[in-house]
Amino acid sequence: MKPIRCALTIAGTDPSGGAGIQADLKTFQELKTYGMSVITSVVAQNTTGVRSVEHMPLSMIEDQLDVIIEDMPIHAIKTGMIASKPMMELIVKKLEQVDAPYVMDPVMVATSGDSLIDEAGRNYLRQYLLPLTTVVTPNIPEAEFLTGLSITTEEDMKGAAKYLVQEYGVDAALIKGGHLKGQAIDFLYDGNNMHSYASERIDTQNTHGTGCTYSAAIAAYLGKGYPLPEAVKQAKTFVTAAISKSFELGEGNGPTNHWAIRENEGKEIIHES
Ligand SMILES: Nc1ncnc2c1ncn2[C@@H]1O[C@H](COP(=O)(O)OP(=O)(O)OP(=O)(O)O)[C@@H](O)[C@H]1O
Ligand SMILES: Cc1ncc(CO)c(N)n1
Repeated sequence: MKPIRCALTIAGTDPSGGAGIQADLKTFQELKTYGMSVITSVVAQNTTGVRSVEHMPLSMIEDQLDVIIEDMPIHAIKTGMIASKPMMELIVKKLEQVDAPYVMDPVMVATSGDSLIDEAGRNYLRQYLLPLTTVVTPNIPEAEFLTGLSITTEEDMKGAAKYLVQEYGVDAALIKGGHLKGQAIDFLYDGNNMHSYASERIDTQNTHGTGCTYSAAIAAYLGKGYPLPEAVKQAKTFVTAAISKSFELGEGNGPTNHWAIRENEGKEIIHES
């Protein structure tokens, strides 16, 4: 048997199961990675939106991180919703104790449009958390905030990916094109090469948690030792399959289907260049 690979998500929750910690753990499990989690905020949300949020006390977040760091191997980390600057300061301190690839999904708003992070947190994330990442995975509005650039075309997406690497010192930036029209294309810039990953746009409103699932899948593949461009390719295949077989559940944006990849085993469903 291959040695087990352990992935950690640090994020908020989604009781309806489509996004946040719940989506991350489902993704880790589906990709045969041992999943671990640290909860930053409990978010009462479903497919239609966010009702209320309760942030974990800093001491509780610290204890959750410490029990994992002291006792468990960590082969990859992803962060999702980190709601405030003090939480980020703590996480920066703890990340220094871990030697593992770090995928940052710079979560700012839910698919429903509800804000998940305060103003001071956004600024701190850009200045202090970004430079620690192996890869940051903004969607277009997040990339616009992080770079201050306007992004309306594929050329703009490539420019933003380069800007994040060159100006903020991230190892690599993956700009996701889910919010543009046309094919669903993402660009990865790793400091040397620009890679693109494209799939057909799937005609669905069921995209709740797509970003969480994607970044968790990238972390899982990095934890297994895949080089970054290959980890992104595999993760894009996973999230595309999950969107293509997404569930008509709830009144709003339904969740993706983490089992779907099993039906697509071995099929080429994305185009890479
Ligand atoms: N309708 C779609 N059809 C195919 N792929 C899509 C579609 N919508 C998004 N994607 C892909 O899903 C992945 C996640 O991108 P997206 O831009 O939706 O992330 P996000 O906005 O961070 O997600 P979230 O809704 O969780 O905040 C990307 O690879 C994107 O290209
Ligand atoms: C907790 C959480 N993280 C991220 C997202 C973005 O989809 C969400 N809706 N909820």
